[in-house]
Amino acid sequence: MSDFSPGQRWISDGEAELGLGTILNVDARSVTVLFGASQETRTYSSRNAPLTRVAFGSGDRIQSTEGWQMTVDDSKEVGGLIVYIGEDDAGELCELPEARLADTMQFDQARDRLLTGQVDRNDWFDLRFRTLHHFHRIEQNPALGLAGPRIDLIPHQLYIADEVARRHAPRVLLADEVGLGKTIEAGLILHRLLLTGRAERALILVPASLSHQWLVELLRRFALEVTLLDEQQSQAQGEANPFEAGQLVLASQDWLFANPHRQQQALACEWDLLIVDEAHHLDWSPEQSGPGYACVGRLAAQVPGMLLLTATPEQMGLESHFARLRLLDPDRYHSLEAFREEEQHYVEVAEAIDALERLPGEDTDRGRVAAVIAEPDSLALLDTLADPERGDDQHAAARDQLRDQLLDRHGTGRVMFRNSRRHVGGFPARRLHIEELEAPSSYRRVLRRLARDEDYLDELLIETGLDHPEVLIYPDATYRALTDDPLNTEPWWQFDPRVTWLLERLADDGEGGFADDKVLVIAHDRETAMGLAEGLRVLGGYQAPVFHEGLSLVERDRAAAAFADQEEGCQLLVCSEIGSEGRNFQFCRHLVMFDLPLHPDQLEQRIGRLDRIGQRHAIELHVPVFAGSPGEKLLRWYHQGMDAFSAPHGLGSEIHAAFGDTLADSLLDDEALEEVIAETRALFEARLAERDAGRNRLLELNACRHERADAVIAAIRELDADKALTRYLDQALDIFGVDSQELGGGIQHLQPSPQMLDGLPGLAKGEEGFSATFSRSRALARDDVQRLSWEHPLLREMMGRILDGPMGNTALALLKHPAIPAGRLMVELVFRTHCPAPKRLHLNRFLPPTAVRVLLDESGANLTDKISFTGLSKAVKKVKKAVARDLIKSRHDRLRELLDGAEAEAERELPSIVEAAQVRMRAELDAELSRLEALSRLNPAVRADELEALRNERTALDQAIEGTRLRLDAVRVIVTVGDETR
Ligand SMILES: Nc1ncnc2c1ncn2[C@@H]1O[C@H](COP(=O)(O)OP(=O)(O)OP(=O)(O)O)[C@@H](O)[C@H]1O
Repeated sequence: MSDFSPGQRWISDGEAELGLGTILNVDARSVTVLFGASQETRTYSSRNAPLTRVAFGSGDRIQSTEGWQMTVDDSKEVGGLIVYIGEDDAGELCELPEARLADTMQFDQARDRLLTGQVDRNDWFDLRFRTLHHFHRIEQNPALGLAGPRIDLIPHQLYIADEVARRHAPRVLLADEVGLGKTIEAGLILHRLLLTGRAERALILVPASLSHQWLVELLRRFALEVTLLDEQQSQAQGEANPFEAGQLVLASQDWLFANPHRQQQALACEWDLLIVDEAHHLDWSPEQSGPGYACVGRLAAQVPGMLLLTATPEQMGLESHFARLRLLDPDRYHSLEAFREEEQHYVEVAEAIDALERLPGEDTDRGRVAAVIAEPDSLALLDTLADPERGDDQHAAARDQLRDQLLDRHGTGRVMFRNSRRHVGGFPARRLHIEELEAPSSYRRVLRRLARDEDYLDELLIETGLDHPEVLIYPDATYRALTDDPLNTEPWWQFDPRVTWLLERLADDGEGGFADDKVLVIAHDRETAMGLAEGLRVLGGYQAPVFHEGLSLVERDRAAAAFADQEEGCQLLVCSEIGSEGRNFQFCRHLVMFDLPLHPDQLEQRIGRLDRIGQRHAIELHVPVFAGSPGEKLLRWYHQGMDAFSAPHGLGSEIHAAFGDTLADSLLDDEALEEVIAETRALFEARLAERDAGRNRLLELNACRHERADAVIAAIRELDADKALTRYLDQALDIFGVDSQELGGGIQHLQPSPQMLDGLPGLAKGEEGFSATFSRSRALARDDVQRLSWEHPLLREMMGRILDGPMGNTALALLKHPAIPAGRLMVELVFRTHCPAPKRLHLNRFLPPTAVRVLLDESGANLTDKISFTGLSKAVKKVKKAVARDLIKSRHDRLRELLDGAEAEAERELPSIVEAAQVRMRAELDAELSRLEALSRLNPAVRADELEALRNERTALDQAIEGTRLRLDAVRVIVTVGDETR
């Protein structure tokens, strides 16, 4: 097709940058071409015009002058002009005459670039092929999205992340006990969803006091950059919707819940995932729901994925807990009564699971299991397990499957994940130190009068404006509130023996003293915290930062950072109750509870600041109390009534609901107190036994399935140990122009060289770059060192740029080979599977871009199996660009024929690739689908839309894989030269 006709599209061999040209005029001697994009016209001799006809083939994407795009299927010729036939982006059949091709179309494709003489360096070509190879490997790895983050591999977290992130639009409650890593789990889920394309936009709502911590954790551990939004930032956006300012938006709940206009704006955006931390604050009751619940409720109705995080799901009562489950799945959780009723049966299920371990054995155990299963698949498994004739392997397999089925099909396991310390193990001991002090006269006066005069309590409540029983528990607050009392002129911290006691301990460098340690002090009230800090300063010269809800975020973060600093930081931090919620202070082992909170869950929240992953010492809990005071009675209730200081038990809400009021009424009455303690203890023990047998047991069994967790960890470790990553990174850094310098200890410093290709993450030109290591443990030990993995943004960016752009898709090299005469051609082509599908399908897990390499000699003979890519790569020599261009031009026609021939060779490989992908996809999705279908018959926790989505996903994947095509991704021309050594 070398005859020119007006309207045809050609490209200049020498000036490819002019873009797509259109033949304007042709006469016997010359041809005139208009290059519309660059507004240039050229006239060439028609006999040897340096022009190449542009002809697209099947699978190519082309663009019309009007801007719409299509994928070419076929073409026909009409009056010397090509008309392309194919599908537009809406899937409609369409035609596009070449005259209407956009002038601005880029020539990125290997064939066009090669034939127009645009050749890249050989090492680029090499890197491109290797990128494709590694990308193919990594995208299918079951640990994708979980291997990159800078975290310790903790089984329960990885199990949850793997289980949740594989679901369609996951909606779950992450309710691990305080400090077990819910933030990490949410981060892992988000990271995996982002990397697999299943989510692009997320809104993260956290208490204001935690926004900075979240920001830092997401960046430091997950390399995720989020936009922190507040009112000031929002106003800076002017008229624009501030929630559109980033893909990942972090906002404070306090701000959003109080601001209807901003809520409207948040609702006007499209989100894939909503994350709500400390979700126990979303309170609800049949009479009224709080503003937080209402706001999250509106978002929940609209955002497909949702993670609610709370360590104390029942803190606001069972009704509120149920209401939060309803936010996640309104169909499943429609009736509180039904929910309560269902819970009654969990004991039987948990007993059946325990019985599995004893089978084959007693008939009674078989009966226990049989009583809770009905499905034929489960019954068949039970037959196998109960049959003593079967081998151990068969028993083990049947036991595991039955256990999974029982866990899957009963309880809240699919919606709620709750790990406890007892199950996770490895946590330090907690030691309680009670310091009995004598109450000062100012406090005693009030107590004495209360004991004498029954009506005084009411008077006191009116006079102080405090609540009951706070007025009894917090004597310093009562003292401060009694401003009219002429005796109350001194600041309370001047005479409060708790202050003196604390000062003594701070100075004590003996055993049990705090002199060499950090100390966290928590007081219920903000005024108490502030007064205490003042007392410590005035009386002891201690500069203790105070951390309370009245401080700005920056002030709070500054206080937390000053405390965390090991070398120069301060020894103690004084916090108020809510100021400290969710914070990480596990570097500290002494907690002083200056007073006690009124709710057991708050007590657990306090201890949870220190008792977190990463705590290396036993935790010392110090409680100063006034002998015989209501505060001491409260302490006894916690300690003797429910072992509240020894370990979390998750029963706090229930106990508080049952006895909170009676306790409040017993704080001045020893006898009544003994009774409440005894009753509390009885309920505590009964509930513990009951719930350990029933719901808790099911939740625990479900919260981490160890085999799955082990498999995920094994896959991550394999990626961690991948030597190919080091080699690949070295090569890529070299090509992208990044200097790497060994700093010793497995750490390297990456720095942009003056030649760096622009804009790599963390490597802006002229800046100093960053230090990094491949080692997980080193990265965990050093905050200033990034962890390099296949998931690191730098790696992903470099790989993405190579795969999405033309870099290295053409090359020309020389080969000296004694057996091949000089001047012969070879072409090495890399085809890549092309399979357009929406990102959210994450098609890559079954069919990631797959390379098909074809090596042809000049005669068209296929040498692919005879000479490997690596073998050839090592043997070839580079050549100057101008020489390469001439060589290509001189062999144009043969090259075209070889390219066409290679395509036919590559096509032969396609059916087996497609079939293998289909088999993989069906095996996984059919198994998941039948599991979910069986599940949905028994466990309504499977949402109808989840099942429907999975069916649709399977159909869509099937169609997408079926439609896979091969496209030429890169081509290298190899020209043999004589062996000079002969
Ligand atoms: N896998 C891990 N690797 C390293 N550090 C971890 C890991 N998991 C948790 N941590 C650390 O342990 C602490 C507690 O984790 P996190 O904040 O996620 O717990 P949480 O369950 O959300 O706590 P809370 O109930 O107080 O909100 C944090 O400092 C976190 O960085």
